[in-house]
Amino acid sequence: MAPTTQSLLPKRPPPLLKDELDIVIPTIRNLDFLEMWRPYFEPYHLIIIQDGDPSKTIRVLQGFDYEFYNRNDINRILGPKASCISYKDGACRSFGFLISKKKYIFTIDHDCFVAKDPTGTEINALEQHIENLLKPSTPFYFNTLYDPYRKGADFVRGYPFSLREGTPTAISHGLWLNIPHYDAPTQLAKPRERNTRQATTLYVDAVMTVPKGALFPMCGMNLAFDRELIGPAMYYGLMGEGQPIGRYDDMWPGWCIKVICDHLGWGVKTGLPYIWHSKASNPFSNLTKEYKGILWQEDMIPFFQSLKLPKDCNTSQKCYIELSKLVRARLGKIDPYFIRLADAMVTWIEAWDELNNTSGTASTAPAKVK
Ligand SMILES: O=c1ccn([C@@H]2O[C@H](COP(=O)(O)OP(=O)(O)O[C@H]3OC[C@H](O)[C@H](O)[C@H]3O)[C@@H](O)[C@H]2O)c(=O)[nH]1
Ligand SMILES: [Mn+2]
Repeated sequence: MAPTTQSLLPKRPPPLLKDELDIVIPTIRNLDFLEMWRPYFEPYHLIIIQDGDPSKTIRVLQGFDYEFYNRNDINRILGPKASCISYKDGACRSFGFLISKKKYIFTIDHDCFVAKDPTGTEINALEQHIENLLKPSTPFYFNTLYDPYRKGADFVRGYPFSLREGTPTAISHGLWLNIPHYDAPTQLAKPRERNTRQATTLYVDAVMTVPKGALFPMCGMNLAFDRELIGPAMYYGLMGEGQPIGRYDDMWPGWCIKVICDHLGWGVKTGLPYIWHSKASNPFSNLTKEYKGILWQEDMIPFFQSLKLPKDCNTSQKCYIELSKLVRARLGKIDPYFIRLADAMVTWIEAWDELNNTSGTASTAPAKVK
């Protein structure tokens, strides 16, 4: 039988990590935004976390393979441990990280769309995150040509060959066009500011490793990570209803994972890919949620900067439990909230180990912790 034209076409390679990556989406709205992502997300499995009133129906488009959880499901699955999963805050996405069985996670907000680069080409954010995660990081010595493993780049003169193998990448932190990830005071001061691709200075074509010893403000809306390495530390904390703080759901794990990655010798990358962040949330309601975070971060950040984890903490779980003790001892003085947060961190690890049949034995650090 004559070959059909279809069979003559070069076979498209299967999407990278198709069966090793879950896409976690927290939402209080219908997920129509998925239509724009269909070419990139359809081959992957989605984990959708409905926040807020579980009796409300959330529409998910046809053709996607997904599992769906609302608050009733979270309470049913976790029982009393559900107390560590936030309610009425994007932090509820932590449950998706917990319930997944895959090695990698990509998490995205419902108001993040496909962006275009300065040439007008659509950005496949998921593919770029996967590339970031599968290639090593360089936390111990800064490469001035940024990510040396990207096409068209390399290590510059003076970069020690003993470090050119790099280290495993735990986090890939993407950025945003249009609505930048500003706190409420900045949003109020610059209501019309947009990170526009026309001003190409704001589209920075770079991926870089956040150097060891440097903290960074991690944004949770366009983020991927190696769940086997750093999943136990990717807890978005106690936020939203019943809590004195909100919208620090990503800042908290950002600080926790960075001190743990530094300790265990893993890398955190930031930069490409960009997504198009379509909607600015209300700065006034944001201010009521995040003002304590703005105040407390002046103490939280020096706390994380001063941390030294014991050498025998050689897994993310062990580091995280040690961290919870330090949070209780040193941040508990600021506000009783941190005592509850320290308890919730322990509950989170208990839930993690229960649902993943681990007991702090997950991926250990490389032989020598630098
Ligand atoms: O009560 C809620 C509110 C929102 N969500 C879901 O979380 C995602 C983020 O919500 P939204 O886009 O409205 O807020 P942003 O201000 O843009 O959020 C970013 O900045 C604050 C936090 O750091 C947050 O993590 C960032 O994403 C979106 O998918 C909503 O559907 C929710 O689940 N519950
Ligand atoms: Mn948003």
